Amino acid sequence: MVSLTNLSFNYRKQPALFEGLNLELYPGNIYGLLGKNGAGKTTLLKNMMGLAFPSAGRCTVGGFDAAKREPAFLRSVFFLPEEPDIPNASATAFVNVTRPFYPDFDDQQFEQCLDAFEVPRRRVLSKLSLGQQKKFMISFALACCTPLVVMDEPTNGLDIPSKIQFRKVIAAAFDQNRCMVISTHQVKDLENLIDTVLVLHERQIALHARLEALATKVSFGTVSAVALGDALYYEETFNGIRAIMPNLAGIQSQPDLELLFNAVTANHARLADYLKQ
Ligand SMILES: Nc1ncnc2c1ncn2[C@@H]1O[C@H](COP(=O)(O)OP(=O)(O)OP(=O)(O)O)[C@@H](O)[C@H]1O
Repeated sequence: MVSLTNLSFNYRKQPALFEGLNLELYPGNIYGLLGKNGAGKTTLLKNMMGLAFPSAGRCTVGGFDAAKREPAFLRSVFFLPEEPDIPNASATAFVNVTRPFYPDFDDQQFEQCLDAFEVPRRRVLSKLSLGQQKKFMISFALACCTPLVVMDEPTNGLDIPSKIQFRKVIAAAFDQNRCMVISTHQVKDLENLIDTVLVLHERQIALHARLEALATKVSFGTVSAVALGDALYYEETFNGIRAIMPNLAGIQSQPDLELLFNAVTANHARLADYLKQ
């Protein structure tokens, strides 16, 4: 669905943010895009949306050249920026004006999502709290039922119960025809939600892994100091030593995204080499 071919990008008079990126994203997946502050996550999403233009290479979505922003492309994607523009209008007025752009808009899904998030219906959107505005826009984004949904830091500003609801509404709106890309540096928010992790680091996609496949290859857990010789990566924490180990027993463990992210961004060669095998 999303195809990046040799994509390079730099802002004017700035060094390259990405160089020669190649990436294919498919329907039926929820991708988590992780990266340190300033790694270029937002910029990469903007390239996918045709809001930033590659200095070399190409980005297509559903066969459309994103940079051309043709009407049929725009109908098939929804981009929720980190700080969406919130109009000084009622929810009803906003929906009435915007929904005609999205032919598959699903009223029932929209209502269910607003209910789940407990977003007030009758208030002017700009008068809602920041968290309520965000939840309104997440509900709208999902109800547009576009094949591609891209969300930049959607959980920023959400309280803890809303983060739990966020996972539920995404899971409810997801189907095999949709591709979702969620960018965040709040790694924990994506646990039990995404099926594929992408880590953008030092101008490259440093990791692109399905979590299920990853969990067959490596295990995540707390280990004793004795076992550290076999560890692919480890960190000492207050609760003991958390490690990524070769999964020799073939028992699947829940991937620890934070540990994985730290390992990848620390350029830990041992883990990278092991995953390449
Ligand atoms: N319009 C712009 N003009 C010039 N430089 C920019 C522009 N937008 C972003 N940058 C720079 O590009 C780099 C990547 O920014 P970007 O917002 O894509 O990173 P990010 O990974 O989303 O960061 P964060 O996690 O902090 O939101 C940063 O160094 C930023 O200062």
